[in-house]
Amino acid sequence: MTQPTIVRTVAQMREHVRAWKAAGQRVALVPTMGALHEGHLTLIRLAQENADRVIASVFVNPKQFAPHEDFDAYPRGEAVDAEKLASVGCDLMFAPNASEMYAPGFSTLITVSGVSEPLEGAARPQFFGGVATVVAKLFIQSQADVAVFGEKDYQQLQVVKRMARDLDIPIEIIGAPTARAEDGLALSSRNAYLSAEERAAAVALPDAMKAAAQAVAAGSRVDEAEAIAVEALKAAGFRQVDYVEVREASDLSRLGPGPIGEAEGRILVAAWLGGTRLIDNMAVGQA
Ligand SMILES: Nc1ncnc2c1ncn2[C@@H]1O[C@H](COP(=O)(O)OP(=O)(O)OP(=O)(O)O)[C@@H](O)[C@H]1O
Ligand SMILES: CC(C)(CO)[C@@H](O)C(=O)[O-]
Ligand code: BAL
Repeated sequence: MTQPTIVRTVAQMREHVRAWKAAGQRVALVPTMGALHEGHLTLIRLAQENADRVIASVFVNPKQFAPHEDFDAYPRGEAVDAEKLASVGCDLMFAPNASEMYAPGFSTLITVSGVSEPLEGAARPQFFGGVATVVAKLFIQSQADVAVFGEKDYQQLQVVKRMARDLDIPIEIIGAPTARAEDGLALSSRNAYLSAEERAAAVALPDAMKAAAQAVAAGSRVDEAEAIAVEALKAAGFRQVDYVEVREASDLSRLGPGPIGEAEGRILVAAWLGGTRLIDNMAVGQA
C-alpha cells in the first residue's frame, strides 16, 4: 500500500501539480477536515474516476467555526487519515497548518449571497463565509481541474458551485451521493460525538426525511410534510430542530406551502441530538 505524500506548504503542493500537469495529467482535489470515514473515501474514488491524480486536503478551518462551536473538540487524527488515504491510492495529502493558510494580517472574506443565506447560513452565520474563503484558496492553491464535494453538505455544494462560477475559477465541481450506514444514517465525522443510545436514535433523521419525501410524492402539502418530519424527530428524542425545509433543489429558493407540483425539491434538515448537531438532505418530488 503506497502512502500518500504528505505536504504542508502551498509551494510543495504546486511542485507536484506542476509535474503532473507537465505530463498531461488531470488533477482532482477533495477538500476535507479530516477524521476521514467511508464517505470521504467515496469522494476520493469518484475523484480518481475523473482525474489522473488526486489531492485530499485535510484542514480544520478555524474561519468556518463560530467561537461557541466545536473547533477545539473536532476529531483529528492525521496518521489514521493518511492510512485511509493510502488504502484508496490517493496521491497527495495537503495538510497545512493555520499559519500557512492564513498569514498574519489575512483580511479577505468571500461572501456568496442568496444561496448561502437560508438554512445553514441562518443557523451558522459565520459558516459559509469561512467555507467559501478557504475553498477558493484551496482551488487557487492547488490549480486542480476538478473538485469533488459530498451531497451530505448539500447547501455547501451549491455555494461552492456558485462561488467558482462567479469568480471564474476554472474548475469543474462534482457532487457525490451521500454515503450512509446500513440503517440509513449519513456518515459524518461528527457522528463520533454520539453516545450508543444517541446513535440508535439518530436513525430517526433519515427516516423522518423519507416519511416527508413520501408524503410530498403522494401529493401532500409541503408544509404538512415538513411538520411530519419535525414531529418524528421530536418523538425520537431530538432536543432541537434548527430547520426542516423542502426547497427548490438547485438554488434553494422557497417552494410554496402547497403540493410540490413539477418542482424538483430537496428536503434539508438540521437537528440536535444531545450536544451533537446532525444535518442531512434528500431529493423530493412528485411521484
Ligand atoms: N456521508 C458522506 N457522503 C458523501 N460525502 C460526504 C459524507 N460525509 C462528508 N462528506 C463530504 O466530505 C467532504 C469533507 O467533509 P467533512 O470533512 O466536513 O466531513 P463530515 O463527515 O461532513 O464532517 P462533519 O461531521 O464536520 O459534517 C465534504 O464535501 C462533505 O460533504
Ligand atoms: C469544504 C470544507 C473542507 C471547507 O473547510 C469543509 O466545509 C467540509 O469538510 O465540508
Ligand atoms: N461538513 C461541513 C463542515 C462543518 O460543518 O464545519
